[in-house]
Amino acid sequence: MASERASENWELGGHGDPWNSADEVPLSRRQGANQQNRTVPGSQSPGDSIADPSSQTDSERNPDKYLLELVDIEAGYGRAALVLRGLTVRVPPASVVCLVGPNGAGKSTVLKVASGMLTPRSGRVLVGDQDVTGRGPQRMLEAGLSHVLQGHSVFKEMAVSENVLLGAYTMKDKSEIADRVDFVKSLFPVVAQRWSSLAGALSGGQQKQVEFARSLMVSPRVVLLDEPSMGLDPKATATVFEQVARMRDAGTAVLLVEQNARRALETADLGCVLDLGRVHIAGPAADLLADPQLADLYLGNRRAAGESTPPAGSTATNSTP
Ligand SMILES: Nc1ncnc2c1ncn2[C@@H]1O[C@H](COP(=O)(O)OP(=O)(O)OP(=O)(O)O)[C@@H](O)[C@H]1O
Repeated sequence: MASERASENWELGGHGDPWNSADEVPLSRRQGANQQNRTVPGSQSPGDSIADPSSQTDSERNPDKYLLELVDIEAGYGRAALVLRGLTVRVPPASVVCLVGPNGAGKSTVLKVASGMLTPRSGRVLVGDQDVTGRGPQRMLEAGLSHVLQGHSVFKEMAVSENVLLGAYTMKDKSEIADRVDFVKSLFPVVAQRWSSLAGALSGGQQKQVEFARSLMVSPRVVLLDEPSMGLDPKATATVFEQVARMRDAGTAVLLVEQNARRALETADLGCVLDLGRVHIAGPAADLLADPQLADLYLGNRRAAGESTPPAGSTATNSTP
């Protein structure tokens, strides 16, 4: 019922909207879309739920298998209709899981639920072996979730160092701060190079790296990144995605929301396509990129224009950690 109502309420995006470029048929009515949580063909082997970050199968609780689990989440704002309608997303360790989908699909709302900014009406939020459903942002931060919000959140009148050290505000053991500063400086060289500069003097892409560095000060288990490439030029966007991969390679899992679907999936290990508040299709990011139907629907069909797909395994690794 909810699905049918949701489909009826679908509104097409404007012309030029890459999410709705194929034709004027709602995604949820397209071939195969009647099956919730479809996985990309060939992406899932029996028992291999990590290949599907939206798996509904409640596998044996194993805190080592997933760092963050949002299970069967229903959430919305105030008395308005639900935005998330039974969504499940799971984030394995040392992986980048990317949420893509049309405007208004609920991607940012997923991050707000994960970070405790929005309490779900039903469903569970698990961080490792802790059920943290309904806890506020402070508790989520303590549990190991760090949220980098959409847009720019550096304090431009403050030095890079001051911005980064704000991330240490909640650290209980202040003796660890120096080690964390060394760590984020090594991960983001521009932070080290511009440590004493005013943050406002940095480019947009550099400021985004300051935000990443600040989010890592608390040694989070999972970083939630909302549209990190927003407002950046292609070169800065490329750098930001390289840094996302570096965060993952340094051991921090990332749950990423992006409009730049192709670029994000090239960086991610696993991907979920959201539609109308549910995971519509999920699987290894490389498989999503190679799926011709998805390319048609979401990625501007550049393959059909003769453009090659990204090299398999170039950055989309670790799908089975
Ligand atoms: N603070 C809010 N109060 C009320 N409704 C909201 C609020 N934030 C988001 N919404 C609504 O929730 C729905 C999902 O929004 P959300 O921002 O999660 O989507 P999204 O997939 O991230 O979209 P976009 O790609 O455009 O950023 C939209 O209909 C939006 O209008």
